Amino acid sequence: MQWQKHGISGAASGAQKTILVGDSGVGKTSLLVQFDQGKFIPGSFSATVGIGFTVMLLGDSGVGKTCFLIQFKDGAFLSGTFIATVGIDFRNKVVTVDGVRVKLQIWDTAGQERFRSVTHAYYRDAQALLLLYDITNKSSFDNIRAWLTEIHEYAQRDVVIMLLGNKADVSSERVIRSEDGETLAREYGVPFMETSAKTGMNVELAFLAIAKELKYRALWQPDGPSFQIRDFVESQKKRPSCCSVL
Ligand SMILES: Nc1nc2c(ncn2[C@@H]2O[C@H](COP(=O)(O)OP(=O)(O)OP(=O)(O)O)[C@@H](O)[C@H]2O)c(=O)[nH]1
Repeated sequence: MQWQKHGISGAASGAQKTILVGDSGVGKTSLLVQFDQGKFIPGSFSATVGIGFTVMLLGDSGVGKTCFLIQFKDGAFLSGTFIATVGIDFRNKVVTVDGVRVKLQIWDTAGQERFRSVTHAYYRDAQALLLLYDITNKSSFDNIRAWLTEIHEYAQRDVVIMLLGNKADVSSERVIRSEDGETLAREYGVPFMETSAKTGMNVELAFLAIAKELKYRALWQPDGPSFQIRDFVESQKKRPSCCSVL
C-alpha cells in the first residue's frame, strides 16, 4: 500500500473497516505493518506498549494534515505537488510520556467535502482531534466553526480537541493573526498553537500534549499530580518570529 494518499479504508463510496482480531502476540500488528510499509518490525508495538489512543487530524483540504503527520512520524517535510488525501490513512507512533510508553494511532483524514461521509464514520473512535487551519488561507480558518459543529455532532463528548494554525513559516502570506486563533480557541475552550509542518515548529509538542492529556485521563488517581493541557501548551509552545505577526 502506498502510504501517503491511499487510505486502507478510504473508498470514496463508503467506509469499509477491516479489523484484525486474535490473541495477543499472534502477529496482528506485524501483519498490518507488513501490509502498510512492506517490512517486518521486530518487537513492534502491542506487546511493549502500555496504553494506546486514536488521534484524528481534521481540517480543510490543503491545510497540511498529511505533512503534519509525516513531519511527526518521520521528521521530514513533503514538499512539491500537493496530492489530496483520499478517504482516510493512518500511522502509528509511540511517544514516551513521563516514563510511560503511549501508542498513538493517528488517522489522517481527507479534507475534501466529498469524503466527509467517510470520515464521519471514524469520529467516534477518536480520543483526540487535531483541528488544523492554514494561516495563509482565510476560508480554512472561517470553516473551523463548521468543523467544530461536525465534531460536536459525530465525536465522543469528552474528545480532546486542539486547534492548530499551520504553515506559520510562511509569514509573508499570513492572513490570520495569531490572536484570532487564540480568541477562537478560547471561545471553544480548547488549547491553541501555531505550527509548521515544514520547519517542525510545535509539531511534536501537539502530539506530546495530546498524549499527556490522554495518559492523565486514563491513569487518573485522586491523589496524583494534576495536568492541564492548556497550561502545558501555553508554557511549552514556540511562537513564530516577530515579523510574521500582522
Ligand atoms: N510552507 C508550508 N507548506 C505546507 C505546510 N504544511 C503543508 N504544506 C504544503 O501544503 C500543501 C498541502 O499539504 P497536505 O499535507 O497534503 O494537506 P492536507 O491537509 O493533508 O490536504 P487533504 O489531504 O486534501 O486534506 C502541500 O503542498 C504541502 O507541501 C507548512 O507547514 N508550511
